[in-house]
Amino acid sequence: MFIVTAKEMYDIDHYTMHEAGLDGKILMENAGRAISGRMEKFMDKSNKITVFAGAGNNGGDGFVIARTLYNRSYDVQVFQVVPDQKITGDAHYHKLLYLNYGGRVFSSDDHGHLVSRLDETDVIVDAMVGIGISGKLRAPISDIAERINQSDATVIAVDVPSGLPADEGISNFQSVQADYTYMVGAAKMTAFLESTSPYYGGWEKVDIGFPASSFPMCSSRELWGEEQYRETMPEREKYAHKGKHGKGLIIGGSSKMPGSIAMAAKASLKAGTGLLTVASSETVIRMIASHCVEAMYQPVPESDGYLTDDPDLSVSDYDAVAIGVGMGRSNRSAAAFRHAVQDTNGPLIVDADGFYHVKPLLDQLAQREHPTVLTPHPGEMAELMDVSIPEVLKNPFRLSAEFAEKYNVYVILKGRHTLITAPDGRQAVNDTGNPGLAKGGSGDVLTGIVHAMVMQEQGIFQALCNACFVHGAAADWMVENSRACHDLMATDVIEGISMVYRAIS
Ligand SMILES: NC(=O)C1=CN([C@@H]2O[C@H](COP(=O)(O)OP(=O)(O)OC[C@H]3O[C@@H](n4cnc5c(N)ncnc54)[C@H](O)[C@@H]3O)[C@@H](O)[C@H]2O)[C@@H](O)CC1
Ligand SMILES: Nc1ncnc2c1ncn2[C@@H]1O[C@H](COP(=O)(O)OP(=O)(O)O)[C@@H](O)[C@H]1O
Ligand SMILES: [K+]
Repeated sequence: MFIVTAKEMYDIDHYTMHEAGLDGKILMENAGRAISGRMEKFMDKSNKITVFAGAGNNGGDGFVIARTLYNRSYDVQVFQVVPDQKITGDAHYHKLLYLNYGGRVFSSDDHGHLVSRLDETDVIVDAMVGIGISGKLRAPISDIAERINQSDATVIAVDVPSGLPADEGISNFQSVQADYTYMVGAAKMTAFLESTSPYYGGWEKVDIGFPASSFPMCSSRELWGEEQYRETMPEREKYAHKGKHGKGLIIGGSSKMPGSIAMAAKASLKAGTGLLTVASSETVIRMIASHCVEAMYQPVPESDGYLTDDPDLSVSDYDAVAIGVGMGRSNRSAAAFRHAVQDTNGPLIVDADGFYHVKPLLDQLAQREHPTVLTPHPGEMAELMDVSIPEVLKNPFRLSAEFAEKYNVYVILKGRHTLITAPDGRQAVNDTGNPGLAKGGSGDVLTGIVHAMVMQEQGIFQALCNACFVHGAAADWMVENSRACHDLMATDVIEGISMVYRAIS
C-alpha cells in the first residue's frame, strides 16, 4: 500500500483521469460505493445515518455514500455544510443523482434540525473536507466538527477525518475524531504521525480504480506489512552452510550496560546470522557469555569500564558490523568507533550511544562504499540533526529523507510507526509492533535483527523493512499469545522471532 502526500494523490488522480481516461464521476462513484459497502459492518437497517457533506470532492463522495445507503433502504439524511452554489462539478452531479433517487438534503444552518437529528443518529459520515484542506478548519465546519466529536454516534470519516491534511508538518489543527476512516486509493501521511494518527480511529484503504502503475509513478513511499515480507524474505537454501548467512560482528557493551549487547547478539543469532562474534571488554564478556553461548567472543581493551580501540580487531573480515549498543558515551571509545567506520567492509549498523560517537563522523559516512544504517528513536534523531524532538515528530518523513540523502545513510526512525528511509528517498512505514515494545532493550533487539537481516540475500532496503517487520510481529505474537503489553520483556521479543518465522513464510 502506498503512502502519499496530497500532491502525490492529486497526481495519481490527474493521471487516472487525463492519461488513462477514467472519468472523475466514476472515481467518485467507486469511492462512495466501496465505502458504503464496507461501512455496513458498523450498522443495521434500524440505524439512523447522517452524512455531513462539504463542497469539494470529499463531499461528492458523501453524496454517493448517501445515495447508495438510501437505495439500500437505510434511514439517511444529508446535512450540507456549505451553501448550494458551492457544490459544483462532479460533487454537484452526484448531489443531483442522490436527490433524483429521492434522497433529502438539509442545510447545517438549520440548527434545530441538526441538533435533533444528531441526538438520534447512530452513524455519522464525515465527508466535509478531505485532502483539499488548507489551514485550520474554519466555521461553520469547525463548529460542526465539535458537535460531531461530542456525539455518541459512530463516526466514519471519508478519506481523512475532516481537519487533517494528507501531509505531515502541521501542529495547529482541529479535527473530527473518527472511529474509523476509509482512506481512498492510498494511505495518507498523517495516518502515521503521533499527533494526528489517533484521529483516524481504525482505518483501511479502499480501491476505487486508480491504475496500479500510477502509484509507483507518483510516490516512493509504502506501508510495509505481511504481504511485502512474504514477497521479499529469502528462503533458506537446502545446501546452505553457515557462511552463506553472514559472518557478523557486534561491537559494544560497557560494565554498566552489559545486557544490551547480549540482547543484540541473541537477537542477531535468532534472526538468522550464520556466525556471530561479539567484541567487548573482558568484564562484559564474563557477564554475558553464558547467556549467549552460540556466539564467539573477542575481548577488546577497556578503560574505566568502557571499551577502547583494539587496532588488531579485523572489522573488515566481517560481512556486517553493528556498533554502539550499551557502549556508553565515554570519549575513550571514540577511537574504536572511528576504526569501525573506516575499516568495515560491508553494512555498518549504528545504534544507541553510537550516535554520540558517529555525529562528528557524519561526513565520513557519506563517503562509505557500503551501506550505513542508523536506527535512532526521535530523541536520538533530534540530537543527530540539531532539531527539537517535536520537530522530528512533526516532520519525520521530510527530515529522515533529508538526513539520509545528505549523509548517504539508511535511517530507521523508530516509534509506533517506524519509518525506514533509503539515501535515494525510498521510504517505508512498518506496520507491526505494540506498546509492549516501549521498554528498555527493545531497540537492542531490533539492532540484532537488522544486523542479521542485512547479511541475508535480499536488497538492503528490503532487509531493513523486514527486520522492523519481524521485530514488531514478534512482539505482537507474544502479546497475542503469552504476554501482555505490561510484562513483555525485550528477551520475550527475541523468543517471538521464532514464532514469526514459523508462522509467516
Ligand atoms: N476524482 C474524484 O472524484 C476523487 C475524489 N476524492 C475525494 O476528494 C477529496 C479531495 O477533494 P477536493 O480536492 O475537492 O478537496 P476537499 O473536498 O478535500 O476540500 C475542498 C473543500 O474544502 C474547503 N476547505 C478547505 N480548507 C478548509 C478549511 N480549513 N476549513 C473549512 N473548509 C475548508 C474548500 O473550500 C473546499 O470547498 C479527497 O479527500 C477524497 O475524499 C478522492 O477520493 C479521489 C478521487
Ligand atoms: N508504542 C509502540 N508501538 C510499537 N512499537 C514501539 C512502541 N514503542 C516502542 N516501540 C519500538 O520499540 C523499539 C524501542 O527502541 P529504543 O527506544 O531504542 O529502545 P531501547 O534503547 O530502550 O532499547 C523501537 O523499535 C520502537 O519502534
Ligand atoms: K472527511
